[in-house]
Amino acid sequence: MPTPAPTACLALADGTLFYGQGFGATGQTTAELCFNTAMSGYQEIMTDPSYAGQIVTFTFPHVGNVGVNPEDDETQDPVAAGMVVKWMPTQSSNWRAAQELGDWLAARGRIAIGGVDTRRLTRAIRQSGAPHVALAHSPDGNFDIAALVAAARGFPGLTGLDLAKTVTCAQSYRWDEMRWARPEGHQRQTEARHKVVAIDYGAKRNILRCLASAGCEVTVLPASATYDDVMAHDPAGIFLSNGPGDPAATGEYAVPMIRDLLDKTQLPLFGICLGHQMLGLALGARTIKMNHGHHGANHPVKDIETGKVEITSMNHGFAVDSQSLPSGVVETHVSLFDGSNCGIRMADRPVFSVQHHPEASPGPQDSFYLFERFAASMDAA
Ligand SMILES: NC(=O)CC[C@H](N)C(=O)O
Repeated sequence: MPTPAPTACLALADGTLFYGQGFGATGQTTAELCFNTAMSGYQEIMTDPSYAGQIVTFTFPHVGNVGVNPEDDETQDPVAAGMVVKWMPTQSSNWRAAQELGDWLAARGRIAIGGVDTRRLTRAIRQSGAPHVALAHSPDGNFDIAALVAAARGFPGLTGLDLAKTVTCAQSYRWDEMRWARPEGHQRQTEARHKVVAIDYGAKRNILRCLASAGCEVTVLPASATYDDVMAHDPAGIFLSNGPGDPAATGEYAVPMIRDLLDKTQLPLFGICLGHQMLGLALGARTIKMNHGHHGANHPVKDIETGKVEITSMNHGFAVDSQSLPSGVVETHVSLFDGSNCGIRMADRPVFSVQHHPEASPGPQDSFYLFERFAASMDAA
């Protein structure tokens, strides 16, 4: 079969070009490029607010074949800037499918490219780090390559970027919905026992469902919430969400607020991903940009205190530097892929956080116990 003429082009800042077939929206976008190795969950991945400013290369070749549905969104709209896949999506075939992936992306202004050698691209990302790229979809096949490469070079990068303010909620709201499936061996709490304030730096819905399922009455506040805003809800515990961008940049306003919570209260506090990184900063640690980060659904993480290994979902490009942890802060979890930090806690208080995603969306449910640990710390307080 003759290869169809390219209608999309991905340009890396070093001038490398990948041609393919465009789907989704037409036009051009710039971003940092990462790869995700999950074999399922493309809709959850594309709608994870932590992917703002990034285009995702899927290493799993068949993407799109179960379509999209109204239930699997982690937030209102796709937040990842675009997607790169090996095979063009075929017509969807799944009882839950309400729309084709391409139509869904087009309606939401997101560009995708299929027919790319994603193995070659992934190797390039592993070798040289997450590149800055420009992605163009032009149905007539006309590309201004020099302008595309210049656009990729002009992308400022994620370091120093506060993207939480672009994806956080505009106003506070109550969250009551529980997760649909109960992880094996865990009790579903039918009663909300603890008032929890969740700060939304780009929160995934399944995290809020997991908090509710662990017995929390959840009030979500915008990223800009002050200490007084939080305390006005008389919380029994505080949750710091995941989110996009550089933790140090978001931390310019979030970290002083978290520090106030640590200094002025003894409340239990739990953080995930960006929330983990900013708790680390508030406790006096440093964060670093990783070469190509961790993005997948099968990452082994060791709980140092129990010796148990959890298989986890991951999505981060920054990490807490474990060398920088001050005394009184204990490293609790570590990645078995590269030894990077995956969890911390205060030695003498119920304040803890993890880098991976215990809400498992998409992915394994091994780490759900952390939500129960948070609820138990409020029971004990
Ligand atoms: N999923 C997240 O919360 C990501 C945190 C941060 N933006 C990072 O890339 O490391």
